[in-house]
Amino acid sequence: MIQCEGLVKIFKSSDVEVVALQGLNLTVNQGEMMAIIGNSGSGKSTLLNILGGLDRPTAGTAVVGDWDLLKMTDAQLVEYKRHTVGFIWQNNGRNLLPYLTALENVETPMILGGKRDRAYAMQLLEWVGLKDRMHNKLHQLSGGEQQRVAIAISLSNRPKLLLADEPTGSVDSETCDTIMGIFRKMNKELGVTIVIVTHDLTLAGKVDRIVAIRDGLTSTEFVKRNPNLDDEHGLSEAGAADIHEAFVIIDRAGRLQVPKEYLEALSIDNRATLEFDGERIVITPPR
Ligand SMILES: Nc1ncnc2c1ncn2[C@@H]1O[C@H](COP(=O)(O)OP(=O)(O)OP(=O)(O)O)[C@@H](O)[C@H]1O
Repeated sequence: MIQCEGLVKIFKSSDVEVVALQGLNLTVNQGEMMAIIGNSGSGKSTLLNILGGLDRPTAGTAVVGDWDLLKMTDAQLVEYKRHTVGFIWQNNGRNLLPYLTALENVETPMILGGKRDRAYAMQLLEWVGLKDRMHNKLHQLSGGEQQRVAIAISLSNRPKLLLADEPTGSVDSETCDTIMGIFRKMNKELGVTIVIVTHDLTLAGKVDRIVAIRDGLTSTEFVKRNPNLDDEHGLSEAGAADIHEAFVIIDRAGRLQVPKEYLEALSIDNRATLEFDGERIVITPPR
């Protein structure tokens, strides 16, 4: 579904250049529900905005389904945003029209896309647990309910890919569980591929795979040992190792990122020796 290779994004202003993505590789399979984690400034939102067609990459490869995000015209980008991808933000004000009802909000992107489907809009609102609230105006709904409307809106044009930037960032833990449950249901029933960007390590047990981004590059990947099991544990909790297996990511050229704390612990600066003992590759500081 998603194939990024050597993806680069440079933000330029008059006197500074920020390299937000520095050759990132990421593959996401059709039907996966996965999360991207990383510290503030690591490039998560930049990546999501590129995948959502909100921002253009500077270089590299970014392919989503049949679309090549580096080669698309502006008209194709509009088409892509309308029909292939759905987006959810932490601050759902960007998706919602306060003076319309929940149902009208879900129908609006359908109308813009050229086809209103009231039955499907109602079905989506039922799926997110708002069957009895669909005729309420947005300002009559709680923050958590509004976030659920935002999820229904993001799915209104039947996207193949759903991108969520900190979707549980401003809700309590119970609403967070509800939202993750809705994502899982949509993932299973509609087959929509879901990519969630989050700071929240406790979400980790609820997705199939987590990719960690560090300094604009993918660094480590955590894959669930039993993909059929949704678990309460996050990555930081005891027992997480039983749930996820951790892998370091190696790119096509054989490069990998060694965690800074390992390098510092061994006082490795800009060079090291590599030895292969037949089973393991060992990195040691130069003598
Ligand atoms: N429009 C922009 N102009 C200039 N620099 C930007 C722009 N957007 C992002 N950056 C810079 O790019 C880097 C990556 O930012 P990004 O927002 O992708 O990080 P993030 O991992 O999503 O962080 P957070 O978790 O805090 O949202 C940061 O150094 C940021 O300051």
